[in-house]
Amino acid sequence: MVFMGEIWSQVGSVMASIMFVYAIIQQYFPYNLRRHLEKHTNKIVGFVYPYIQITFHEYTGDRFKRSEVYTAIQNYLSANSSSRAKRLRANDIKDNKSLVLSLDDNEEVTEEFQGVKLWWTSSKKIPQGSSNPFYPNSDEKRYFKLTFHRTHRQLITESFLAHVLEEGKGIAFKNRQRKLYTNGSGESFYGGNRTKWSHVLFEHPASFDTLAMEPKKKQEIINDLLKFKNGKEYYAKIGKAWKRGYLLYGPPGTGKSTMISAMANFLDYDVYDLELTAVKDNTELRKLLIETSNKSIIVIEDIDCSLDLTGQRKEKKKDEDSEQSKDPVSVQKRAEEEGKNSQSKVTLSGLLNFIDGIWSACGGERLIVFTTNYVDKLDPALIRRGRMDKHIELSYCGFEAFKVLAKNYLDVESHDLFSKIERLLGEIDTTPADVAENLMPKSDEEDADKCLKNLIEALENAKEEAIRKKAEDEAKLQAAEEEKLEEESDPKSGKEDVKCKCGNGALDKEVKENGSVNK
Ligand SMILES: Nc1ncnc2c1ncn2[C@@H]1O[C@H](COP(=O)(O)OP(=O)(O)OP(=O)(O)O)[C@@H](O)[C@H]1O
Ligand SMILES: [Mg+2]
Repeated sequence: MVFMGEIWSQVGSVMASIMFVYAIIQQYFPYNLRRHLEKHTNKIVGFVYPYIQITFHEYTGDRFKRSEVYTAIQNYLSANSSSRAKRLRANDIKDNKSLVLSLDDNEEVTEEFQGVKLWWTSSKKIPQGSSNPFYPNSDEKRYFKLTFHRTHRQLITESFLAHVLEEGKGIAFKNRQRKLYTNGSGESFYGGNRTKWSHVLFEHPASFDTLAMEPKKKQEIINDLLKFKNGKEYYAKIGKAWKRGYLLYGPPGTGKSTMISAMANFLDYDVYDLELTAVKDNTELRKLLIETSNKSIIVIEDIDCSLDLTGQRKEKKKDEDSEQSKDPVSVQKRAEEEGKNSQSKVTLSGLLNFIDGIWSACGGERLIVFTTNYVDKLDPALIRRGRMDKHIELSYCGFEAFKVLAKNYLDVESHDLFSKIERLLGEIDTTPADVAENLMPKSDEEDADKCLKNLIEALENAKEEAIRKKAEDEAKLQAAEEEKLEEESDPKSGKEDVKCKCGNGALDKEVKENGSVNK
């Protein structure tokens, strides 16, 4: 060891001499001669110096585009080495709260990778005499230098650097501020309108902890999301694009939109809130899809209201068709409208293509979520498994869901009034939104007791109202049945008359129409 130490001290003094000569060359020799001498000096250094150095510049080639590798290393070092470095630089703000720190210029840190020692230095070069008066620091060229012994060349260049880049990119992803995108039409560069994504920061506080629903069901959804998030290899293995469709359905105020925010926060994904009615046609829909990024949730809320995609509406249209098919004016008008629609509206097949057609070419890791209040109205093709893989019903507030709300809103986990609330919730349908509203204190004087009593009062009122409505409905039904029975038992009344009138009316109408046509 002593012998090795001596050798290294000799190497050190040789290196110091070479560096001294190098500095003199830099200072006093003309450029061409300098380059020539530099080449030879490097050769000598390479011969005696057993270390390899790799430099990573902040800007390579394109002056305006920061090197992704440099950024990844910067993130990697700020996460792994900033605790050991003595001089740090504050760069950015994460979540508007904490500063992101990185190595300051000319700072060095060491680290070990699989037992191999490495040195990182951060440096900057300022080219002589080329200062920009408007941006005094714009000519500074920052770079990181990695030094390691040449015997580990393969390990470092193949494994270590890949590890650094992956970790650095992961950190960048975590540090990014998540966004909520929405589509709206805007003037395109070449004129004309086209829908584009615009964004704001996504800062919704919803989480699965605050979401009121049955714990077993909640856990099942969390497990499903986790399996999806970590399923890159699995999806590749089964040859399926890395995407998953969720259909959230249930009455208004049961937490569908809240659940989407909780999902986005849980997965750390961006959200694209797609307003289908603002999309001009299928082509535009496809363009919007291609512009979405990985690790995102694409949401179409109230899918039943967005487009003419529901079975019932098609049925209705068919009826209209048969009534109007004979009238030449309405036939022409409808043909014009249909022509217009086929060019300017998103169709069901366009939407289906949006969901499965182009997905595989788009990278993946996207969730698509539809919400609706009326699941039965939707076209089965749209929500079949494979498109909407998981159907989640968000329903009226049960006792388990109430307990979550009571804990969130009042910090109460058990109370004498709970059993009464449990009984009432079992008797009437009320949404978590209504329960939440009643649990929220309306003034500083309202404590948990008062809020729970408010809820009980609201539930009892709702129960009375439901009983009254039920009695009213039953009375109406009974009256209708009695009327029907009366009509059936009296052959001269109503029914025959109606039949007769109908026949005559129709006949009258036909005669009138024929008359006017003949005229
Ligand atoms: N399951 C729930 N857990 C926690 N809070 C809820 C839940 N359901 C509703 N809420 C509360 O009620 C409000 C309305 O809920 P939300 O907007 O998620 O309902 P929705 O199902 O999307 O309704 P809509 O069908 O009208 O869009 C939310 O702001 C939230 O505070
Ligand atoms: Mg909603």
